[in-house]
Amino acid sequence: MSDGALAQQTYRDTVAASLQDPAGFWGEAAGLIDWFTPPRQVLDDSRAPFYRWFPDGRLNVCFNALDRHVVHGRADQTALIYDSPVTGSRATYTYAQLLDLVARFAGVLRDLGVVKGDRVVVYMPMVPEAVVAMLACARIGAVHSVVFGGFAPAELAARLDDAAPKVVVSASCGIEPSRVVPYKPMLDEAIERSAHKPDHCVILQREQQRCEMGARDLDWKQLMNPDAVAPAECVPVAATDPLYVLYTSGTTGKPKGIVRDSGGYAVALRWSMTNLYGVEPGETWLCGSDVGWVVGHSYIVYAPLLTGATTVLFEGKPVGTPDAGTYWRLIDEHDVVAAFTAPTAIRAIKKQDPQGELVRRHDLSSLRTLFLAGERLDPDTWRWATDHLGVPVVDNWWQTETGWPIATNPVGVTLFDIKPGSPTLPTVGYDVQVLDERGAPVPPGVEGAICIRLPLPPGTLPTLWQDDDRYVSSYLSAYDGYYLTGDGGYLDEDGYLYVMGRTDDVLNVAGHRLSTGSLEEALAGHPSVAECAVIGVHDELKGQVPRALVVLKGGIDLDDEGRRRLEAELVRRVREEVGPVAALRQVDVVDGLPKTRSGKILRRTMRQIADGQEAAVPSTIEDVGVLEALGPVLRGDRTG
Ligand SMILES: CCC(=O)SCCNC(=O)CCNC(=O)[C@H](O)C(C)(C)COP(=O)(O)OP(=O)(O)OC[C@H]1O[C@@H](n2cnc3c(N)ncnc32)[C@H](O)[C@@H]1OP(=O)(O)O
Repeated sequence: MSDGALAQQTYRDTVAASLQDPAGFWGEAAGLIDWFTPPRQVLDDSRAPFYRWFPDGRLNVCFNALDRHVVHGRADQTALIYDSPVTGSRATYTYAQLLDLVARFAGVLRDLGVVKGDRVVVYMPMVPEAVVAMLACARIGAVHSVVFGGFAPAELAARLDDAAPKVVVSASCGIEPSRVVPYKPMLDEAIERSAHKPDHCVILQREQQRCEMGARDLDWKQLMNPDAVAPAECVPVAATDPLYVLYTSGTTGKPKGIVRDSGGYAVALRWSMTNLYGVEPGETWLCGSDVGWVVGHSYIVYAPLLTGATTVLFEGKPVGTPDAGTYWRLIDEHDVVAAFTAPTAIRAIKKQDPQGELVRRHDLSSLRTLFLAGERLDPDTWRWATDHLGVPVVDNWWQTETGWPIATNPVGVTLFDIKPGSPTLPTVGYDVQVLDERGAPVPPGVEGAICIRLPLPPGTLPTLWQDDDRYVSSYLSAYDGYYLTGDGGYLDEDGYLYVMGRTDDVLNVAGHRLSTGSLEEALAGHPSVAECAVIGVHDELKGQVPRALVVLKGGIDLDDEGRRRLEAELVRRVREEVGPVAALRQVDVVDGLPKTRSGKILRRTMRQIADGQEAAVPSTIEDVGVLEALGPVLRGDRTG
């Protein structure tokens, strides 16, 4: 057997062993983390399906991300590089400097009355202060909940009500390539709309646009004055205590608060950084996402810092800041060994630089691997990146719920043959099964529901924030003993996984997960709309974009001009209620929506027609004539 084949067999054996003896595998991996009280028990299954990892261990995640590196000789190593083409600024922070800032901001939070278990909402652009705020929460055992800046006040308000934070940390503005986005008025509006009111808002005043301060607002810079605040020490927490709550979209408008525990997450991320992403302490890593998404939590902030690596925090876009070569500049200038972004980013770059001329202007010799995740990696995008970068381009598949890859090519251990369209093999700890409607595993090559046999490995969600029932009904009730991913796909003869797309009504727009429910709620709130449906249709650049079909209330009869005006109004309404990331561009006023006899709207069937696929029309359809009448609108033969 060649060395490569041996390494591959060893990895497959390791995955099998991790499933047969999870406590053995993760008990050993726990040694990657410094504990105040090392765990004696690895897995508590006494309340299955609510599993708990390292139940009697005590640690502090911030200590593991910062203090221990300072203690062990990395004080002067760069921990974080802030590179912001949109403001024309750059800064570097050593581990000692980042620790100083985090300990001081932890002191600020403590002085504002935040104690272990309290929630702190972070609504910030891609600035170092966002990372400082997250780690400061971890330091004192507070639970952070970061809300992506591209969400509108109504979405932020829903999260404020659910998380009930004592403090909100925000900024005066964010900077998008074409405009300055005033965050503070959106925060004020969200607090106005929410039933829960935070005690304080800590605001980072940015020079690009300062904001008015209100009665509950405090200035970040004043609070951080070393004369005004004493640094806070790390508070030991139970491994099972929540580190953060991150909201994600389900099929309804109400977002789901994904809970992340402390110990399991720290162990899984530290393990993944070296074994799956191949990054060692001291190396530099770029993750081109946003701290508001799980990729940002796990692979901009926690995993690289837990590893003692250097992380690049990029405030810019893959194109337009200033051009489609910006990622290659980052890799070149900061000696990045591995980079991570979403396929949509590469599609945007490819569109502007099809021949890869900007790639060739940079020295990419430091780069070993490009990782892509967040949506399906189409083979054309994979091919372009592979051809132009000359390094392995690795698809990895995971979810907000899991926090780290369910399936990937484990380059830190060995590189398996890449099959375009597949994120390679299920990862250590994930017993991935493809099930048919009755819950039986299907043979290789046959599509079904992708499920994971319980228990899920450390680092994955133990439950939803204050909603065990919804955790069970959303994820565990479809198939007894399995977690339902919500994606469909298949395994091939070699065990490679192929993820074909959502089986529910969740949208994935440019790697942003959005709920049809929240868009529909925004549309339905318009006084002229009787009912509506949102479907996700294929888009060359964003992967998927939403399309809306609305039925007007009886008695409203609009001419062409009136319809166009209403459609534009509805587009604007979704932007204002959900946020610009929803990217709704097309609304069609139609006479009726196709439904089953029990009243379920046939979104999937409409999506298939809009995408030019063969449509599955259920036998339970109420009136097939409604669907036939919609055909030309969905196919684009006729709009409006
Ligand atoms: C593996 C587990 C996971 O799936 S975690 C999720 C992983 N997903 C990601 O990392 C997201 C990947 N996508 C991206 O980073 C962006 O879409 C990239 C590729 C950078 C393109 O960005 P952009 O050009 O802004 O397009 P977009 O579709 O994201 O944005 C649409 C409109 O929203 C706006 N927006 C975006 N971010 C913000 C923000 N932080 N604050 C305020 N506004 C924001 C954009 O400006 C854009 O607005 P407009 O419609 O052009 O006016």
